[in-house]
Amino acid sequence: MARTSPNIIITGTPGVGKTSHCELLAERTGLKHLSVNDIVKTSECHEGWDEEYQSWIVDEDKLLDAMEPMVQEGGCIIDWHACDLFPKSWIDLVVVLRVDSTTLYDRLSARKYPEIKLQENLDSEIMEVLLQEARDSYEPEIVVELQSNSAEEMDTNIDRIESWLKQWKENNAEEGEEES
Ligand SMILES: Nc1ncnc2c1ncn2[C@@H]1O[C@H](COP(=O)(O)OP(=O)(O)OP(=O)(O)O)[C@@H](O)[C@H]1O
Repeated sequence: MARTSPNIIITGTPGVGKTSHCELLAERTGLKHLSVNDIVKTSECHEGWDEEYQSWIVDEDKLLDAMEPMVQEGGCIIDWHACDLFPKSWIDLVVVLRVDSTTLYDRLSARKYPEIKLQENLDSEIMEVLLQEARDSYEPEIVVELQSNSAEEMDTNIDRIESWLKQWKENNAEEGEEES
């Protein structure tokens, strides 16, 4: 079934601003914010709690089964620090948020992250791990890298995604009309 509204992933290293972007975008557009962390917890898509990393050990198969009915009709903003597990057919746009390492250090320190997790996340951001994962997993034309160091950048990002959404809907309405 063709989607009448797109599915968007907002991804990036923990602390880049995924949740902040998703909440604002959902408020402005009416798209549904799917926090994968919440789904993992509420639908029990995990194999227990990792004490060292202070996070759930995700069961990806269970997670995909839980999410499939949610994304089927489109209109979802998927909020998670990974993107390569989601089937290409689900996704219309992948936004990879980026921040400077000093900004990320400050944000993660403020959250009192365990040292090992803080260092790994900083390394991951510097090495562009999530950006590369997105580029390896999806067509290059649907992957967008956006900076998220300040409130101004976040506003600009939301404006850009809103414009993209409007265009997507226009393009897909035309295709729907041509098909009928
Ligand atoms: N563009 C931004 N400008 C200024 N502060 C920001 C920006 N984006 C996020 N922040 C702040 O950084 C912190 C982390 O943001 P947020 O929780 O949205 O990140 P996240 O990527 O969703 O993290 P996680 O993956 O751990 O859920 C919050 O305190 C938030 O207010």
